[in-house]
Amino acid sequence: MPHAALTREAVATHNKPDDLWCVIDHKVYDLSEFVDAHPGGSVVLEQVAGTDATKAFYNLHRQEVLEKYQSLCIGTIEGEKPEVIVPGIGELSTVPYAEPLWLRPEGQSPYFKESHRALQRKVREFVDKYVTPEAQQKEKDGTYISQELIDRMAANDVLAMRLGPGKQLHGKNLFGVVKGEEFDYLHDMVQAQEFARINARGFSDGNMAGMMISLTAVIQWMPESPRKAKVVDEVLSGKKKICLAITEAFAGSDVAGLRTTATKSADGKHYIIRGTKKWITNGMFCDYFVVGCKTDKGFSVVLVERQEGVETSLIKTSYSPTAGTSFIEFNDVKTPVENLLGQEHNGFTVIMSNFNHERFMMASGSIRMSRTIVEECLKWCNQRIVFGKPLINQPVMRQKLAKMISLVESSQAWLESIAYQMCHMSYAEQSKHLGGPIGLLKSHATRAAHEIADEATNIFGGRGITQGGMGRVVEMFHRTYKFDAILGGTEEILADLGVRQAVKKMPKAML
Ligand code: HEM
Repeated sequence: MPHAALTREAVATHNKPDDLWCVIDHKVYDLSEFVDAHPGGSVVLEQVAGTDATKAFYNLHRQEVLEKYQSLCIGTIEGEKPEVIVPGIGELSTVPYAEPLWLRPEGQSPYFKESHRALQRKVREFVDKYVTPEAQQKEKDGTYISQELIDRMAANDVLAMRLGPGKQLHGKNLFGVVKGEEFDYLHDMVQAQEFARINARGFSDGNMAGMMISLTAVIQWMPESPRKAKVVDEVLSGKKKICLAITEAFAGSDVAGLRTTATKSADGKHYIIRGTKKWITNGMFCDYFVVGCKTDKGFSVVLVERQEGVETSLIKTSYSPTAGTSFIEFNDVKTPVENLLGQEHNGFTVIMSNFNHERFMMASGSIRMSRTIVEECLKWCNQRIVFGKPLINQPVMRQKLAKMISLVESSQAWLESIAYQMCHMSYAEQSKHLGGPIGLLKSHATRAAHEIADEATNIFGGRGITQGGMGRVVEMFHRTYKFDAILGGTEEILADLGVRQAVKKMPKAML
């Protein structure tokens, strides 16, 4: 049927079960064929046949339902225009607090230059176009990231960019808007926050989180050699995948308690790796593993290639299997001694060196996801009608929103300030001065996420605990925000680190 300008009177005549039209946001939908397939049943549709069902629709469905079923739309009411605003690919949301202050049209910031803004626009477009659709699909079916998306990210230098500022970016022109040499921690924060907008926490980790925390160790700690160049090139070009294998069933944050061993072979040419690893993100589909091992005089980190004797099995966690979280057994697996990262027995330095960036990335993502939850709640409170009026008319809802907004805005402000400090410190200075503050920031961000998830779930009620439908983003967040509270150092360990580092620097100051 051609798209027509229709009158409300004409719509009113199509009011029977087998001839059923209704109006939603000034558009006319012919539901005659759809009525029996409607997941909410036929009765409810018959009740609104021939009428304007806008309020009823938005009380029960997300806007995306209309986009999915566009083919049911047969026209628009004459002289009227749709009112609901749907941001297009790459566009900013106009919902208050849905974007950080610096991104709002009226927003100013001393931190962000035009290159940060340009990168934000490019990454948002990329994520909206290519990452979110796949993320949503994979989150549902639990399969791993596609090679097509990995290739696309590699071709746009996204894989190299996600490691943070560094030599791997030199000579590149990221998305045609930032020179690799100029990519700083504010750019880094921008890309991390844009990638968190996919609303699929399992896929966020499935999308090369293992690489982000392990290839950095290879780049920083493996002596320059053709072997190193080959590994770095294979991973950054998306041909091979790599992950970090430190934690074990025996020990998480307590590295001294690890039991996997690396023993030198009799000819001194290899390490023989024996032991198990647990909760290894991406382990299921990785070709290389950066493994923390006990050596005779301490703890060492070695690069191990997948081979016979490496067994990976899936661990079911609260987020989707698309993250490839694994239990790994290394059964007398050989790796050349040249694959040692850093100094033998001094592996602690190797794994500690990456923690600041990992935690900074996690805080960036967690704060961005918390913001999305604020947006979801603001929309829901405005469209949901209860006791005859929108939910937002209830003071208790406004109190909850006030708390959530304040938590997100304060966390974001702290994050931007830390990113700025990182931009102006050398790597060594960052390690010296920012380890504690970054630990406290991540700990604060995930405590805030805890509060936000809790309030949001109560606001959404039954829908906040239902996968799919109106509350699907809130349900996902409530089920998965703990990953950021535990991975990369638990809230308590990091809070403690922050205070211990401060105490170390305490002058002899007295009250
Ligand atoms: C273009 C018109 C419509 C389409 C394409 C549509 C589609 C859907 C879909 C896909 C669902 C599954 C849940 C979800 O994904 O959100 C659903 C659920 C539902 N729909 Fe519709 N619907 C339409 C109009 C309506 C109208 C006008 C009403 C009410 C008067 C209605 C009442 C319901 C109810 C009660 C549910 C179950 C909601 C729940 O479980 O929370 N639908 N609809």
